[in-house]
Amino acid sequence: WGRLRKAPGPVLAGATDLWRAYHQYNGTLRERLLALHSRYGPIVRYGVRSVSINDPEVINIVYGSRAGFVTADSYKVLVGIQNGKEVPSLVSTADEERHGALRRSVAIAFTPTAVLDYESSVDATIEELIDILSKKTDFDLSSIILWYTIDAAGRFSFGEPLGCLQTEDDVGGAIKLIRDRFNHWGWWSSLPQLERLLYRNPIAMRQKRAPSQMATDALKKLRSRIDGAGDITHTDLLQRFIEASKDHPQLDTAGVLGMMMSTISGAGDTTATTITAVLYELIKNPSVLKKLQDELLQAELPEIPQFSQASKLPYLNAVIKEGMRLFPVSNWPLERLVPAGGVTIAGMFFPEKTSVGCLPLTVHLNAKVFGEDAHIYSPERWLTPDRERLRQMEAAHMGFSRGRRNCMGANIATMQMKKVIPAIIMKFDLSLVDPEALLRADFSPGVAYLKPLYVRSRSRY
Ligand code: HEM
Repeated sequence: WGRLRKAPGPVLAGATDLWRAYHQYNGTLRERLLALHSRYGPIVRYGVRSVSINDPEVINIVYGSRAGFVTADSYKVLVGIQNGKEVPSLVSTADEERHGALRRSVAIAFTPTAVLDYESSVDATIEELIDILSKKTDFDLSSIILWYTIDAAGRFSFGEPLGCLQTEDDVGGAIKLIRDRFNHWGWWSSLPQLERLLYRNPIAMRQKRAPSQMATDALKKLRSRIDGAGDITHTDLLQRFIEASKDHPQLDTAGVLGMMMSTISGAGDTTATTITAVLYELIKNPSVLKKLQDELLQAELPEIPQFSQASKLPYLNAVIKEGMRLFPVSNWPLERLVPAGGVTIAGMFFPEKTSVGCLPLTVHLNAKVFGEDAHIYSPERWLTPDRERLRQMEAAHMGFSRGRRNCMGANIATMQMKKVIPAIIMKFDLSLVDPEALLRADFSPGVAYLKPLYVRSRSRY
């Protein structure tokens, strides 16, 4: 990998992956890459064969639909182990053909039309959330929103909340289980060979026999639906997956179960972090909040807005998009391997099997695309009449990733955010208990987990 010498970056990072391992473990890679890009420009080498690129050109080349770039080895440490065997999920499978077939088989469950079927599940969870918030004055917003997103995910995935909101706790340890996996991904993704040696040797594999409690519960629900023991009028993801499995043999019981686990894991912290980040920005920017409240008032929305109403509100859309721009959930570049023949990106040639990718935050702060005020929260930028500028900003937004492996749940997440954020700010005035409090997070796992954010709430009516 001496061939990557031309790519600037810390000397140690080019010599050993322990440099990136250290920063990933400590959750500082995100910050370090930001600093390194402002020092070295669009290309930064942060591992022996890993390069971060913040030129928007990288998006089309690397993540474009027909790109031929496959996920890097860092995804391998996310492959689950069940009954002594490795069971790759949608996210962790390196087999592009299997990935494409699996995605196509369940795509029908994630279309903008299908999403409307899950709206009542989201409504029921927002109702519970509003009820609980009405009884509180000072509380940790990060935890409550996470319990809300996990319960909402339970409802739209298999028709039942996990009960986190009601108990204000991690019922059955589901959140811990999901977080353990994302932590493992973060801690080991820079050293996949060592991870294999430690966790996937024959002895370790034999010990990992039992499926997790969450997988066992999901399997029970799946069996009861297939046996017809459960009510068959469900409008949730599980029902959609079961229907899809009739036409797609590869979506067998294990496939449906894997998709259930992927969606619940993918829906919790991601959505919670984004919602809380947007609410934080609204608290910190009273003029933005006022403008949004005016828009909501004018739209004469009910207490829980219908998605069909909320999706027509341009300022709400801009508020969320801008929140995702400044606080994307990914903590390290979305790594892909360069295919045979190599590739030239941002003026530099990268040989086959170089791991290239972009850390969404470094692209989102690119001043050439988002302007000199790129570090400032300003939803107005998305309302520019300059169509070309808007097109460039849209094309550089990586909040849901891009291309063949972009977020499958983006439509569900968007529907949810466009309902719950207005519902909260129409009903409550929120302020920070400590006016100087920053939005802090653990950036070491696969998804940024927010640390407690204490807010004070007062009912508006
Ligand atoms: C605001 C909320 C969300 C954000 C910011 C988000 C972000 C992302 C990102 C960045 C990825 C790519 C990860 C990678 O390649 O390393 C991803 C993948 C994925 N997301 Fe989301 N996500 C959100 C909500 C959801 C929800 C609600 C669901 C399910 C209902 C979901 C399901 C998935 C799945 C299944 C994948 C894997 C897709 C694949 O590999 O083909 N996400 N998400």
